[in-house]
Amino acid sequence: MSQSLQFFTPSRPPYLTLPKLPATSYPHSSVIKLPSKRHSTTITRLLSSDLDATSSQVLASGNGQSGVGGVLSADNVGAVLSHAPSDLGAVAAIDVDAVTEAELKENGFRSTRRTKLICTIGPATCGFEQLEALAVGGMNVARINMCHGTREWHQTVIERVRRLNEEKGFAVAIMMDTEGSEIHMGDLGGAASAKAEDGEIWTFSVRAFDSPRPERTVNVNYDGFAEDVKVGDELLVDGGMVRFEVIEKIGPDVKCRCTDPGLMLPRANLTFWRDGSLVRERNAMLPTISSKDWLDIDFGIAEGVDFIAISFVKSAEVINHLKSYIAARSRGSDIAVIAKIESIDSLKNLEEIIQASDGAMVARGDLGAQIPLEQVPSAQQKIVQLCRLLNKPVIVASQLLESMIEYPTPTRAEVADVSEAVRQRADALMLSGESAMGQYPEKALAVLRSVSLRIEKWWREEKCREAMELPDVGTSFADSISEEICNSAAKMGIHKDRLHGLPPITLSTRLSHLCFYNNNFCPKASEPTVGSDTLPSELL
Ligand SMILES: Nc1ncnc2c1ncn2[C@@H]1O[C@H](COP(=O)(O)OP(=O)(O)O)[C@@H](O)[C@H]1O
Ligand SMILES: C=C(OP(=O)(O)O)C(=O)O
Ligand SMILES: [K+]
Ligand SMILES: [Mg+2]
Repeated sequence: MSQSLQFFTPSRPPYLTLPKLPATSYPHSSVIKLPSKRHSTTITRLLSSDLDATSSQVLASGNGQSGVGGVLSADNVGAVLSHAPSDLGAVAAIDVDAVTEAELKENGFRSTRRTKLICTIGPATCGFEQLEALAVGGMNVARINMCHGTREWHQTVIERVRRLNEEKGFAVAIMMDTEGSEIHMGDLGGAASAKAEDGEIWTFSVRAFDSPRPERTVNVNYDGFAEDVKVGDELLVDGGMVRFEVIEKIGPDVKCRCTDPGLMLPRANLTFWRDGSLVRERNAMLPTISSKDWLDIDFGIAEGVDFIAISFVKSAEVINHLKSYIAARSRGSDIAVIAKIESIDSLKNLEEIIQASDGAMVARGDLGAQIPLEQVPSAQQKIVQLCRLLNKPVIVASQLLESMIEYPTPTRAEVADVSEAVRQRADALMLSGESAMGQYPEKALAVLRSVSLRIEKWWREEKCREAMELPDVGTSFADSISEEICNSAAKMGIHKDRLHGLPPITLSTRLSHLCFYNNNFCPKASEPTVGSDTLPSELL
């Protein structure tokens, strides 16, 4: 039921425990447990902040549509609170600090962030405490990139995230990103990077090397590499971060002269260009999902990841195939399939790919290596707009805060880039190297968070959504609306003893809204969970 997959708040059980948040933070989910400083009062929040009349319409994918269910505004929070039973009996009661309750009533949930934040997990962030710090900082989704690390390494990260959710009450989902069949360098024999200087001659070879790696030699993962390149071709590492010219071919080795010096990272992507055009004949023959990717997908299914992002999607066919595969392999599982838009072919077949997928990612890193850089912003705008129109969640990824890999503060241009993505109504923003191997992962996340909040506030204040054309939920989700309402009714039935004291009509509309918007980025955890994406209103 892809329509219900939105990049909003992770779905979570109706009763939640809020861990370790500062008393000024506004809780995010249905039932909240705040550290009680003074004597505490019990309240029930039956509604997620996502139901706030204004905030649910800000950046709604689906964001921005209020066609389903009722909404809760800051003004009627009090009314709902007043319905709350004073004794929740078997249900986990919520102790809310009196001051916080007053703040809640006053401010409602206007301070709740809508834009979801994804962090790629790597050596800089794979420890339990580091993951916890990211969760506290607002990470909604932990992304593991199967291009790097071993399955065991990724499994450890998944376990830690699950443990974080279970023990600390977070709701961090897991996204597994496939390696894909594109050409990339080897792992540099364990080195963190390799510096190529202007004019140096480097060997790119399909041979495997024993450790240590011979000097100025790089292994290439694609057997046809030496066959395909021609003397005079331009070889781009990581979309042009480093450039070489092919000067000689000797069997499996390709000798290249560095023309644009720079730092090469392990497993960096390689593209080659001839007469100003990307050479992609052979790439087009490679399967989107390689045999290694299928093994990784089996691993992801077994681990119960929430999202599988497919690299270098070329057509809707592969998405449909994968979705059938997942359905056959994991009965009842709702792993969402995200199409990464990062190649010329994916742009050509954009609409059918997005229609077939549960969401899309504007993977600007590789996209910028396949189309001229100056075309990336318009491609991003087009993809985000199309996703809005088709009601599919969309992630904007790569180099959002690239300078923060090394520096504790972003450039103004980076802040503008993040703002623009939020303004375009991307559902989610993704950190790559900034969180995987950078020096300031938490600071980078904080920047994404504060910039998102600022732009969302601007949307609300300017009421910009009115100017934005969004499809009518009633038409685009004609079937799923009734389905969601039925689901909600069923949930109401299940929880009716917990929800006593509230007018059913209010509940049904709110719960349907909750289902509609909140099913995404959710861990499978059955434990109470909570997002940490709230900030005191004075920071907004
Ligand atoms: N699991 C991992 N193990 C080691 N390094 C990683 C891992 N994940 C990411 N990285 C590092 O972070 C960088 C940025 O991550 P990402 O953007 O996901 O990969 P890539 O640059 O290959 O597209 C990678 O180039 C790599 O150096
Ligand atoms: C997100 C991307 O994919 P990856 O990091 O897997 O290359 C990208 O290319 O922008
Ligand atoms: K990848
Ligand atoms: Mg990519």
